[in-house]
Amino acid sequence: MQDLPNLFLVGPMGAGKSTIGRLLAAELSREFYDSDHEIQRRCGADIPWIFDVEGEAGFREREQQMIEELTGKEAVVLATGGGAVLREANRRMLRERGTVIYLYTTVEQQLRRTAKDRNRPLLQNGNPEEILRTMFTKRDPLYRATSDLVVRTDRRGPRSVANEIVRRIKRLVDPLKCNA
Ligand SMILES: Nc1ncnc2c1ncn2[C@@H]1O[C@H](COP(=O)(O)OP(=O)(O)OP(=O)(O)O)[C@@H](O)[C@H]1O
Ligand SMILES: O=C(O)C1=C[C@@H](O)[C@@H](O)[C@H](O)C1
Ligand SMILES: [Mg+2]
Repeated sequence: MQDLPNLFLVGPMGAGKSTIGRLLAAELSREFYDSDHEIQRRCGADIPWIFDVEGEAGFREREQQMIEELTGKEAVVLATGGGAVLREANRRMLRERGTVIYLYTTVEQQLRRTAKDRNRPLLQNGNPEEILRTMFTKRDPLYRATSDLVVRTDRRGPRSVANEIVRRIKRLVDPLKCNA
């Protein structure tokens, strides 16, 4: 799989982008990046702090700069933040610079997977279920419009999902090689 393109993971909070992305990169011997982690590392501050001090707008600026930098790399697996697809510029960079995989999950699973984690500021004010349902309505069409593949993560564990992605990516890449 030397000719494997960049793989970019999009999807909502708790879909498993960070967890599955790391496994996928290890499986394919690729470098792994996580835009949320990279933003936090560079700022020396966590996401709730950035939202408190700079607001969501400040975070989105940092996120766009990070997507620009990380999608410019080659042969990487990148886990994006759940809201990365909100900006047209991000959607364009993701689509143009790699193969985009939408990790789909249900709101019920998102609630279970994010319940104990305080690191997601957008879920801290209000009813998390309502917030996630509103986000789903707005963002699901954006994830779909940006992606080449949709993979469900609600019914199987991270390792099984990573294996499915490898199988499906090979199928996506091999026909191109046959036509070359
Ligand atoms: N397929 C899965 N099956 C069961 N648990 C999972 C699965 N994928 C992820 N999880 C668990 O759900 C939690 C959230 O996963 P993760 O942080 O990878 O989501 P994310 O998509 O990166 O979210 P965010 O957009 O907030 O960064 C973690 O505790 C992880 O272990
Ligand atoms: O869905 C979102 O808008 C977010 C998801 C996380 O990955 C972080 O990028 C941040 O908490 C915002
Ligand atoms: Mg993540």
